[in-house]
Amino acid sequence: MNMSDIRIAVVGAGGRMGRHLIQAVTEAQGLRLGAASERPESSLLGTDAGELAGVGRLGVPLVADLSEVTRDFDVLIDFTVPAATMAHLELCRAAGKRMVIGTTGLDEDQRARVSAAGSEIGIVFAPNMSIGVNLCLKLLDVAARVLGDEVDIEIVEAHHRHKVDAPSGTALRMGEVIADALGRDLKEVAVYGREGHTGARERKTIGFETIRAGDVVGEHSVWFAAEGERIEIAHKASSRMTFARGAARAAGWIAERESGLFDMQDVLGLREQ
Ligand SMILES: NC(=O)C1=CN([C@@H]2O[C@H](COP(=O)(O)OP(=O)(O)OC[C@H]3O[C@@H](n4cnc5c(N)ncnc54)[C@H](OP(=O)(O)O)[C@@H]3O)[C@@H](O)[C@H]2O)C=CC1
Ligand SMILES: O=C(O)C1=N[C@H](C(=O)O)C[C@H](O)C1
Repeated sequence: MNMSDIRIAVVGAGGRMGRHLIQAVTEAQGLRLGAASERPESSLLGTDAGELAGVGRLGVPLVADLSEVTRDFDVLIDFTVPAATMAHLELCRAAGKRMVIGTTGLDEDQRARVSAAGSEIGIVFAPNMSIGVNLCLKLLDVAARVLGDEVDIEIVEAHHRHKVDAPSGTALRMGEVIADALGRDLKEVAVYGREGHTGARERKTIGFETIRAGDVVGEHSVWFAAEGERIEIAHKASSRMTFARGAARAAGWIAERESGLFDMQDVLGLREQ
């Protein structure tokens, strides 16, 4: 272990992403796990985070109260639930710690609070930390600008049966990118899961379809459909390590910035490409 490594706290350490994040932090050069937390009611409190994640003992036990271990980390990685993310945001603001937030399903007010906190601390906030999905966001921007109003646009996403928010944060971000490229307001043009006598499709709408089934890690497909041809831009994640490695990269990146709100386009240098 190198004592100059950036120290990371993983919250929701016992969750599907939490365990992968511990592994990714342990494998990343220049990072080490400094703290890990779970809910106060969790049966995992006191368990060694490394043993929980299957990477061997790290000497970092899961705690319920993160405020007791703020001296042990520089950057906090949060893939939990919106209410917990808001509590962690307040803690990081008060303690001057940077954050990487992957939690999805935040409402407008919660997103505004994350934005505001960016004036005080460095935050990377992105609904999907995979390189592939972030490349897809660039491709979607290009496709929307080229195909414009000549196509029908539909976003189809599939996730595991345990996912609690819909559409996925990634699908919504894809919709925002496309709407921005076409000068549309997503709030006005989004159509979520059709049913009944819907009438014919209106060209400028952007449709969202959600599948929840089995153990699907995360799949997104965007259709640009015209008369006679259809373009699909699709991404399929087959391992949560793709998100976890992206989050570890974001943690190393944000550690070098005092404040500001960023996303994975910034981390990957895709913003101006
Ligand atoms: N940005 C990205 O790249 C990705 C984002 N996500 C998002 O990450 C989030 C988590 O997903 P996933 O790991 O599958 O979900 P899980 O339910 O498996 O994990 C969430 C974890 O957070 C814990 N938790 C809840 N409240 C608190 C709290 N107050 N303090 C500490 N821990 C808490 C839960 O504990 P308990 O189980 O006891 O309730 C659980 O261990 C979702 O919003 C998902 O959409 C997921 C993958 C990629
Ligand atoms: O809950 C998940 O699992 C995932 N959530 C993210 C989202 O809502 O977009 C990202 C990924 O697809 C997995």
